[in-house]
Amino acid sequence: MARYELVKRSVALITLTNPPVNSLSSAVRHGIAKTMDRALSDPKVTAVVICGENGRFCGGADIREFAGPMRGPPLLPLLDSIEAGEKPVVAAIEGVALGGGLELALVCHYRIAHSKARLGLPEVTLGLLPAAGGTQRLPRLIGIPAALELITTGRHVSSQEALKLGIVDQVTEQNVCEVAVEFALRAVAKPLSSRRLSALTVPCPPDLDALLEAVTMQIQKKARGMMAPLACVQAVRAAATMPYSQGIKRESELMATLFNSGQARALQYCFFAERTAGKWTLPSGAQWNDTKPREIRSAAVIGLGTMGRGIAVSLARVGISVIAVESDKKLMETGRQMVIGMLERDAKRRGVSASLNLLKFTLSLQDLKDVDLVIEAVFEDMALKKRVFQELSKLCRPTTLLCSNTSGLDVDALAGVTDRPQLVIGMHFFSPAHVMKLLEVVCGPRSSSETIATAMSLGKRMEKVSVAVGNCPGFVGNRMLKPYSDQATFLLEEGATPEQIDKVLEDFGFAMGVFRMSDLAGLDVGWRVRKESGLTGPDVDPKNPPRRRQGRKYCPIPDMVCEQGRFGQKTGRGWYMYDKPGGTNAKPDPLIQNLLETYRSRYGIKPRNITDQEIIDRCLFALANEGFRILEDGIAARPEDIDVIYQFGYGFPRHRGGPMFYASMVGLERVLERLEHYHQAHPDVPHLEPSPLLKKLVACGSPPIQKWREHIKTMHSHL
Ligand SMILES: CC/C=C/CC(=O)SCCNC(=O)CCNC(=O)[C@H](O)C(C)(C)COP(=O)(O)OP(=O)(O)OC[C@H]1O[C@@H](n2cnc3c(N)ncnc32)[C@H](O)[C@@H]1OP(=O)(O)O
Repeated sequence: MARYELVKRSVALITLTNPPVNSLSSAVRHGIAKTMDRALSDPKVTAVVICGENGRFCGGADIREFAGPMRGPPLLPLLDSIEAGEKPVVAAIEGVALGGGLELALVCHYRIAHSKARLGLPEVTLGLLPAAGGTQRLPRLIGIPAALELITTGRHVSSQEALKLGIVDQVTEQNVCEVAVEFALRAVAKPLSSRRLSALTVPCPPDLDALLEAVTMQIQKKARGMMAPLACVQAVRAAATMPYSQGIKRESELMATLFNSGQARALQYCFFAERTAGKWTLPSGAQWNDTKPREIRSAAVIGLGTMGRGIAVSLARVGISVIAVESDKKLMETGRQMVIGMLERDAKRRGVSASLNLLKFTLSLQDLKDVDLVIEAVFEDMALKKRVFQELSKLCRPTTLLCSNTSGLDVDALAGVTDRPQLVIGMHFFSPAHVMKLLEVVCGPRSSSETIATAMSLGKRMEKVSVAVGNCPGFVGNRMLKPYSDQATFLLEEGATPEQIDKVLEDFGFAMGVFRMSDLAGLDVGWRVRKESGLTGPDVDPKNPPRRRQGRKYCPIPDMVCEQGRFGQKTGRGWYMYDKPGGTNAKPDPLIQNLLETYRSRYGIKPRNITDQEIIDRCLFALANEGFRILEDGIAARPEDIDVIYQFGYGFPRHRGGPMFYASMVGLERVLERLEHYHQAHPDVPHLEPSPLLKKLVACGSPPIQKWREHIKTMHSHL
């Protein structure tokens, strides 16, 4: 796990060998301890270079080991002993030096980085802090403000920025090991005391308290209840105010609290869930690692509304040429200006030049004859989409992939009107598509494995987190949203207010409560869907809208809000009021309060006090319950996929893991008991009836989430 070689007759070259990222597993720590001892005790060796195999220095501690008991040599004393050694040690950083990997580099007396390397302390993103001396050494090296920023955000820096900050001593474009060996030879005669970071005093800003307070306030605003960033601030405060020996103790204490927290478990689960999500498998046996995607060089986007524009930008910025189609000249011109502006701003932010030459705008579908792939992003209307697909089928090369950005319509029905159903697939982007990371790849029953592989790989290239899901109304994300938002509106009937519910959900950690989110998305969208499905329409008595429809409980309040022309932010009024149409500053609206009171008295509902816990339980358990149904229906392959969709598409707090992980943390028995309780109270709400899979898992002793799949195996897969 650590290879030892003697090079240039006097330099010990220690190579970490734990693919793919040379993480510091117990075997690697053991290997480092052994090889360092050998180097320090061999009189022939005058200096040491540490590097990593396969172009990666070290990706940090082995995160998989966090779940089990600690084995092998602990990292902190091992690192302290490297720093204390009497022979110069040089870190040769290629690829990445992250977390424990950077902490290892910080105890080396010198650091040489390759120009393409990235460095950082991302522990905070795993619910932890850099507890192998990172919070104490980095401030001593680069000062409190810069260290605070890196440690509390977990941001990776380029080697050029690392050089500017003083984290590395040299950046090279050449073979970093060779450069480090030469460097080490030159360092042999030099004193090491000033190179031992733990012995340095921290350069302390005069306004330390004010700085720490400002950072704490900033974090409290942004972190939505995450503990780790605040613990990082405390650890850095210790570096600034205590000697190293005490600071390191404080670092360990803070780490101990974080390490055993549910938040750390959730964030580490998210790390692996995100990586697992791309690994799709079909019932046929085809899967992500044995199906070659097609290469996509050119694409078309049909429709230059909000979604189409974002998709065009996401394609062009990764080097794919895009033909954007609109049906009307004025709309096309507006779309063109918006797309160009977005692409220019995006390029400026990334420090690259905007790839405007890759864009073409047209009014004619005829121009799409030769593209590799088309993404349809027209209005959410099945008849219109079918017409577009029929036409594409006639016009495009027989090998062109036809994709729809529908947010919930039947992808197979679209495939059915084409001459190539195997090349039809859903690519459900989230708004704004050039910002949101999530892509649901909706596999129809006839989508070929090559088509799925191509859509997944295109998503990855577009820097999206892509999740393969099955085809059903609303797919995964929007299907689950219905029971969640239904509970919120039922709670309004019973006595809650939009602002109360939103506050509880936002305090839980959601980026936005359900009502603020609806205002942002536009209330008319759901209203149109309800009209199309016959739930509401001209036949409904506006004075006395029924509260039971299609055999189940129905809350007419959202329709009543829409009937007043309140469509959310875009109209300046929705569940909240805004300063102006398009405004974003939501304020409680007395008119909504009035509407709710009138409604309750009309139906003789006595409002009651609703606790925060009831809001959380009803909204989130209804959400997870639908997730269990999605798993048993085979629409999502794993609970991890659902959780990734909710984090990246719906603002579910990452430190809670996602709806399915949250359910597992609360305890499946409790989720089942609460759902049974609420279903008894509301027997006409089918979404509250516990799903068979939930019952089955509880009956099997509530296995950990990673084992749920074994209980779903026998059920039908739509993937
Ligand atoms: C007391 C000591 C405490 C120390 C604290 C720490 O060090 S915590 C760990 C800090 N390090 C990190 O957070 C880095 C995590 N890794 C990454 O950010 C990325 O993986 C990467 C290193 C930038 C590489 O990215 P890339 O896109 O090239 O690859 P993947 O992300 O797909 O990873 C490849 C596989 O490697 C697994 N993996 C990555 N890092 C770790 C790790 N630190 N421990 C364990 N496993 C790791 C990853 O899960 C992938 O596995 P697959 O099975 O192939 O999915």
